[in-house]
Amino acid sequence: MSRGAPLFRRVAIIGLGLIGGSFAAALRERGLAGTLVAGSRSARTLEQGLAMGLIDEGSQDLALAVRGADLVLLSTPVSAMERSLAALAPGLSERAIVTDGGSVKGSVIAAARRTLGDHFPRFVPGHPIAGKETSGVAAADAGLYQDHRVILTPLAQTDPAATRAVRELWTALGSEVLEMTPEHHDRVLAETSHLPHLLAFSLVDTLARQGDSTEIFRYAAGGFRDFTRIASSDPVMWHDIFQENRQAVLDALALFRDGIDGFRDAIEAGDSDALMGIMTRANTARAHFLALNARTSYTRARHSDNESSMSDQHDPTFVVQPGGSLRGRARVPGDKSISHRSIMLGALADGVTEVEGFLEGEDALATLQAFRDMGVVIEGPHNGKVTVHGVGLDGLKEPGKPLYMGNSGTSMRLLTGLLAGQAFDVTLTGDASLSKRPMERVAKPLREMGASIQTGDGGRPPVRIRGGQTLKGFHYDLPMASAQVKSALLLAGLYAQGETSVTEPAPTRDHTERMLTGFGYPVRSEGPLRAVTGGGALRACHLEVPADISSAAFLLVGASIAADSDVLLPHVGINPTRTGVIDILRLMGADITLENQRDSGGEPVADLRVRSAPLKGIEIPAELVPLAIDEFPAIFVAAACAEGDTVLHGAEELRVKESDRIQVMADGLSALGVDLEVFEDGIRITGGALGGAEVESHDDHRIAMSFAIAGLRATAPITIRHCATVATSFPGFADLMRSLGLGLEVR
Ligand SMILES: O=C(O)C1=C[C@@H](OP(=O)(O)O)[C@@H](O)[C@H](O)C1
Ligand SMILES: C=C(OP(=O)(O)O)C(=O)O
Repeated sequence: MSRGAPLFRRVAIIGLGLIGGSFAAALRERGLAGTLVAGSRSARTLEQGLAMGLIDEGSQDLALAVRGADLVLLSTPVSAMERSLAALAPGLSERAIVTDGGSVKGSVIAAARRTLGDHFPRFVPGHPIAGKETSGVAAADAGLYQDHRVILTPLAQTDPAATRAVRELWTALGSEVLEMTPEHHDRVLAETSHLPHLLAFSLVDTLARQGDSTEIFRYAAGGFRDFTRIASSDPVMWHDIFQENRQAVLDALALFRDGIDGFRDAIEAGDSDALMGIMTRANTARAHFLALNARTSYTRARHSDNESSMSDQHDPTFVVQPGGSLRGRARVPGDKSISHRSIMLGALADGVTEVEGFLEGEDALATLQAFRDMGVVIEGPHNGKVTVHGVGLDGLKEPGKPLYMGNSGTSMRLLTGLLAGQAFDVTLTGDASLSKRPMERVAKPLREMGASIQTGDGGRPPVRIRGGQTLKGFHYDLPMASAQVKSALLLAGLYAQGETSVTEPAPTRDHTERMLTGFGYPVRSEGPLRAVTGGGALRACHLEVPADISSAAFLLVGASIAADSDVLLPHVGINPTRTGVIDILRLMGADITLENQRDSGGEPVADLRVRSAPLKGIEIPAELVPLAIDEFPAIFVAAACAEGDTVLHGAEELRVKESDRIQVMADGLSALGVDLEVFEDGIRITGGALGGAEVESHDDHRIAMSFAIAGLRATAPITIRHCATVATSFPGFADLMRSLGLGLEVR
């Protein structure tokens, strides 16, 4: 453990139990305090602290204990805090900062206000969320705060310098420090900590009071042990918490009662849909929660919305060793565009839709979760299999909260259309990257249909949709080639009076049209026009999602540029509105063959075989741009490895993807030493040697993966920062690439 310079000369700890004792142990271990003093009513505790070497001095007189201290931590049970504060206040020196470790903030702040007088602004309320079921100074643990969160709840009158100093100290102890209001803290903790403890205590007590409790406990299985572990916690401490946070605990309990009543009713009525609904929602909610703790991209981004200090220490960095080749067979994950639509149309259909090959990536999961939040029962995904219990076109329910779309533009834009004609209000939010993307492109034409939609600053998320509007079919000439805008309008058209039609300036992916047809909903096609008439119905069906050509693109480019490569990619979707990448790479000289072409549930698929080939620069034909729109970051890497110039125009849409893909790729490629020129609507890239460098993904999955494959032709390692978002479209990317031969390390 590194020892720093002491942050405080003299630290007084009032109450030397698990929290105070561990604080002393951690300060000691890291050399963060000059002298450590404890104040406690118990002489025995002080002796123990001295014997364990946790403290240098101890006093039963709290005013004496804090004398000369520049930091005081109050870590008694919350009910004793007012008494302790009153006793220590006379001993405080003017500059002393006082903080606490209480699990309830409202009542502790009130006590501090009553007892500290003029010193109150130097009180920084805090709560290290690091308790465990053991207690007392004997349980002191120097590592207790490492990688745990500490919540500070400073008030308007709290001295910002004091808050900063306390924050700095907890950070030095290895904690992640968050700030929120005391009210917010008390409500959140009532729901996430106080309620579960209450339930654990109550369950054990209820069963223990039954006739022959030894019988029950003898047969109690792991579930009982897991659920009730926290009933071993200190009753005195929890007694205090339930009393001090009375109202918030009662509110949380009322919420829980509603939930458990619903569960009970479902069992009583034999309502299997309702039962599956509760449990599948809980399953995913827990998966999200675990991801949150592991800080995957979903949560990293989620946090960037509402917490100022989210650390990114868990957002992986890719380090790619230069050179190598790719060889073998690899099934890439399911198509993202089709996966989104399988949930949307499955939910709106009558009957049960089975989906196979579903992409278990965060973008598609965000769509799935949104429909669960709107009352749709969805089982899975288990190994790519999802079962959607359709509720019919008018069966969605108002979600109790904003729908969170994560990093996914497709989810937000298509849902804006789909939800414009519902009876209820709904708000759509997204992560930091999605929150920068334009939403007026769907909101504006939907308003022309009669929808009431509000976007945030600059036409960006959040998107607020007012329900209960009557939509009227209309015709719209799309100003840009966008499958998302087209799809949003067609989905709104399902709810509109009469016909809704769109024409596109160039063909874009047609999965919505194909899948509507597969669900038995007629789509009229005439040249570039696509139209639906409202008031029909969708019939559930069986869907098989092919492997995503946009993910396969990284392997098509990787195996083309790396010497001695030969890769087979089975069952890849080759819908002609998606194969621009194959056409472009072939024009550049790539050796890609389509084997075993067949139809899979309305979508053409093939096994793609790609072998290394010398590439040459080309002018990318304009009509291929919308057909390869997501593959350009990878294509730019191919261009950087080709002989001569590759020139792209007409691709301004790249600037409004998860990042500005023209600029971000240009920055990264320049860092690798590539000669290029950026245009407003494209780029010129001159092929040549690639060096090594550290590049930034800008939370864009396709940027991260593109620079990973660039490593195959680099002369030195490439380090790519912020790669967690790779999981949005290509979970398992690193393992799969390694299995084929890429020297990719995830740090
Ligand atoms: O409809 C879809 O599934 C998509 C359409 C495209 O977006 P635009 O419509 O914005 O071009 C594409 O970039 C995105 O990854 C998926
Ligand atoms: C642009 C993309 O997705 P979306 O718009 O759904 O975020 C993409 O996957 O490259």
